[in-house]
Amino acid sequence: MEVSIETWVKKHDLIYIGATRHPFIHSIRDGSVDINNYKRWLSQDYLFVRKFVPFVASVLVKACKESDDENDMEILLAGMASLNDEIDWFKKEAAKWDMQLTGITPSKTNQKYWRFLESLMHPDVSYTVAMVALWAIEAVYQQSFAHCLEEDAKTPSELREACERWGSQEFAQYCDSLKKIANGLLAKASNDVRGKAEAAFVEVLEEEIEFWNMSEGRAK
Ligand SMILES: Cc1ncc(CNC=O)c(N)n1
Repeated sequence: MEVSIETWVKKHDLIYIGATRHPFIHSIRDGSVDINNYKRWLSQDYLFVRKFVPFVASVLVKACKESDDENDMEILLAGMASLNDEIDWFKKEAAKWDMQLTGITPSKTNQKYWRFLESLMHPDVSYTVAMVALWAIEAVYQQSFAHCLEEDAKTPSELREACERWGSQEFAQYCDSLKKIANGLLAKASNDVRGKAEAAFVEVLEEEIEFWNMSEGRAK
């Protein structure tokens, strides 16, 4: 059987749904969200993104060394550019809510996620494994926030901008480009690399669920 990301999404559907349809996302979508949870998510996610940038840079470095498709660099570079805008957006959004982004203490959950990102940045981790992880990290946000923008969603207007960052068509296309690259790499990968990529995919989903739990105040 041909291995692809789609087969893993089906195989691990419960955990995939756990990450992309989390109660925190439901609470945004139905308008019942506790704004303190949103603020906790915002400040912790700002810290996360500051660690995510070097991870994406490491995937770009792997692409330069291991990719035989020139286009990969452009896609990853565009991803980096949008992270530049994203960091600005976090600062603007924090100001809107009268929040300080300096001196925030990273949660235990965040620190655990960072350690996982750091492990993926190691030069011994293959481009395939890193690309699958990158796709999964982005896809969880895309699927989650797009859900909050559906026609019947009651997302509070002051949270729509956040949802549009990751729920937009443009971001969906970026995720799709990452998925195509990942599937192409998996098609050529050894069984060993495929196994590692699947494990990384599952670990991303677990880390994302914990991140939502932490945002809801259900984890440290
Ligand atoms: C915890 C987490 N996962 C994925 C994303 C989306 N990627 C970049 O913004 C994010 N911001 N935070």
